[in-house]
Amino acid sequence: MTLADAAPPKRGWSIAHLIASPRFQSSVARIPVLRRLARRDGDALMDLVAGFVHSQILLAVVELQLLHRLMDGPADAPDLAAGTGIDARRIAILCDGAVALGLMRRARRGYRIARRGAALLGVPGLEGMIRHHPVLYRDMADPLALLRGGETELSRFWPYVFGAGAAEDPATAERYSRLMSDSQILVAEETLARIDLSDATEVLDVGGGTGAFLAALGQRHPHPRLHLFDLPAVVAQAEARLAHAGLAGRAHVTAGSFRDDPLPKGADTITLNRVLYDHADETVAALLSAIRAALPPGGRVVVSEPMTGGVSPNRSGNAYFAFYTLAMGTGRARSPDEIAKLLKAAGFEAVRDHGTSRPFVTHVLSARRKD
Ligand SMILES: CC(C)=CCC/C(C)=C/CC/C(C)=C/C=C/C(C)=C/C=C/C=C(C)/C=C/C=C(C)/C=C/C=C(C)/C=C/CC(C)(C)O
Ligand SMILES: C[S@@+](CC[C@H](N)C(=O)[O-])C[C@H]1O[C@@H](n2cnc3c(N)ncnc32)[C@H](O)[C@@H]1O
Repeated sequence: MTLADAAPPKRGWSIAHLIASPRFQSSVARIPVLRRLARRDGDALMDLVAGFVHSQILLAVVELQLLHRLMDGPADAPDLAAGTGIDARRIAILCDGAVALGLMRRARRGYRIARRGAALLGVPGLEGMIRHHPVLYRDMADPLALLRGGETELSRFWPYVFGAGAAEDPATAERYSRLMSDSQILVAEETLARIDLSDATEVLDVGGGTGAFLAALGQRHPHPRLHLFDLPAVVAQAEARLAHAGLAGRAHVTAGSFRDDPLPKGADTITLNRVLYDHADETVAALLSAIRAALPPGGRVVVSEPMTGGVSPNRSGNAYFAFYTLAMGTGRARSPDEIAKLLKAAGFEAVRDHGTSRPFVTHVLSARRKD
């Protein structure tokens, strides 16, 4: 017996019961205004039902680099099929799917790039993110097992979150650093648009990865000294990146683990870009206390990462990052209120929500160290 067999819908009357009735749904189809509303709900439900297929069409388009090929001009299915090992008629099925999803358009001769397809190519790191999604989707293929807390593949993909030792393998470090640093460009842009760090004397970026955030900060604001702290296997590329950005004279890199080593002192602003959601509450509490200890009184901490919507759940935070971090098995996506509580418990005050204009990229909070 399945769960559905065991729990038939309750009888009774409510708007929800009415809408859930097949008879009501058939009668609505005959009333113009209600028909439009029902059609909208039907389309939205169909998008939910088909979402996985849409993502897989996107993955195939990205893997075959079809959008890159269309950037050179329109092409027909046999052109696009060349070198793929896929029959032109099947490439046409894929391209028509991509047209339906707004990535391509039909052209007189085959297909051409659509605005959304071109935009995708311009988002730093997005193709890489799409290409690593099969790992997440294998975990999501059995969502009940995921929710029950079984072993996940994604937890093996990002081993660095389990501690410094796990990230000692340079090949692993290189794999995730590339994904992180490409996408960090967008996060840095969004963060620096939400909060003005021009008056900082020294900014310490904890978990700063390969330095994309500090490079963007240094290029935007001429004064703050820049200091990056991350695991030894990760910082290898940071010095080179900061030097390449012409910031060697202002920048300093320290290798270490915030789990085992004290944080360097000297900064009046400490940033955490996409760090907290990788970790459990106890690790976050310990990290925020260490940040408090490293800051002078009145010093500022900045938290920037995608957040959930709290009592108003949102798509990127609650229907993507919450499940992503569940599959990682170590951290969790949090709401601004939850992060504010953790900040206050660690000895911070004047928590400010700087908001977000692209919640799927990041959301920014700041707070000041209490005296
Ligand atoms: C010129 C003419 C004629 C008209 C112009 C019309 C016009 C104004 C067009 C606009 C076109 C345009 C410029 C569009 C731009 C669109 C952009 C910038 C879209 C950006 C999209 C970004 C997305 C979808 C980002 C997604 C990010 C994801 C999925 C990130 C995932 C991150 C993960 C999984 C991180 C994991 C880290 C860990 C492991 C948890 O620590
Ligand atoms: C999701 S990445 C974010 C990187 C970068 N801030 C960004 O937004 O692209 C999390 C970063 O935290 C670092 N990290 C994880 N555990 C750490 C630890 N114990 N000590 C120092 N850094 C750590 C990782 O190496 C990684 O660079």
